[in-house]
Amino acid sequence: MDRWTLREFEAEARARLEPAHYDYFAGGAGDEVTVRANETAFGRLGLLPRVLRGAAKLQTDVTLLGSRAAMPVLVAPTAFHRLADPEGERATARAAAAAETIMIVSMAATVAVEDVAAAAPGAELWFQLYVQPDLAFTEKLVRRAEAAGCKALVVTVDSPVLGMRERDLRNGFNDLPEHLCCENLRDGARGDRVRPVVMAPELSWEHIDLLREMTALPIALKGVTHPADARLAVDHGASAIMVSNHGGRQLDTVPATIDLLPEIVEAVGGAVPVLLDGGVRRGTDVLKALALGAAAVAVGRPVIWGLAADGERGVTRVLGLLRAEVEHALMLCGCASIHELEPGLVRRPC
Ligand SMILES: Cc1cc2nc3c(=O)[nH]c(=O)nc-3n(C[C@H](O)[C@H](O)[C@H](O)COP(=O)(O)O)c2cc1C
Ligand SMILES: CC(C)CC(=O)C(=O)O
Repeated sequence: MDRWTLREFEAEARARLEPAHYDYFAGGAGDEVTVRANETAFGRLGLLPRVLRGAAKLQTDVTLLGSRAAMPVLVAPTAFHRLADPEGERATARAAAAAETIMIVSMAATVAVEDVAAAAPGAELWFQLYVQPDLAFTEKLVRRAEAAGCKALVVTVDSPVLGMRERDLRNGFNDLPEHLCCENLRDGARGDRVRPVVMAPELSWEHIDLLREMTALPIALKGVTHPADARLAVDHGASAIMVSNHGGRQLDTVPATIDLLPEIVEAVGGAVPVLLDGGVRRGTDVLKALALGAAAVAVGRPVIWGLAADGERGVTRVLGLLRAEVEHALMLCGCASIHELEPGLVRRPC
């Protein structure tokens, strides 16, 4: 059975997943105001196409932090892929490689980053990091990511504590099943101990400075929503900024990322690329984000829905649908290249 929209994948994933696992993937913090806002804010923006511009041949590829992607849609870091499919992050990485896009591997992956890299030769991988209070262990993680061939570090800065996810509390979902663990957190002489993911309330700009000295990899800061922080990120040597409210899973009532984007882009003033995630479900959403100044976007839940519905094939289809929609919308906007997208194409309200 072919699926024609990302929404169909969610319905199928929901039918297949354990209800508590579906809730973990789908849910957010508090009243889930931000979860809903991310998607609906895109719908409120209109696209105002240009005509008669002869855009027969399209250019959709981007180079970000030295990695090339054939389309401006990346795979956002999401945890626990083996809850959705036995192959887990291996399947996701193969699909990302087939789509020629970048996968940001979560520190909380259920397949070790080395095994993700081995499963998908040629994949462009970046590694997402939650700075662990044990800085020596954090450094070990960075070294593993480097050795596995990851081309950038994506440091998540919106989680000094975990968001209050009421679905998970109600479902009693607070750990992985026995047969799964966060494989990147294996430690000890024989890798027989698995550390828990620790959120670090003490996380500060000093940690970013430390990381900057620890590695030559470019560092993207994920979870920046305030323009003042965007400026600080540049001052502290960030190579990219990801405007993200963690898909509405951390602080509820943070505005939709697409509404925050213009101010951040202005604050950064072109110093580094600005990426965005949260609520991207259509090619037109991608175009709106790029028109408002994002260099690329990333998708979180849609990838999980593809994986739960049909494993690697499902993720391939999700990424393929997005690519086709981006190309189609680009053509209808009269743009031959994603670099022609500019704020004048976006009107609010729709
Ligand atoms: C199930 C799930 C797990 C996630 N795990 C992580 C993670 O391990 N690290 C991280 O930085 N962000 C994580 N995120 C946030 C995503 O990277 C991303 O910001 C968010 O999913 C984007 O919104 P979208 O799902 O609407 O596309 C997770 C999101 C979801 C839905
Ligand atoms: C293991 C979790 C901390 C992963 C995460 O960031 C999330 O569930 O949003």
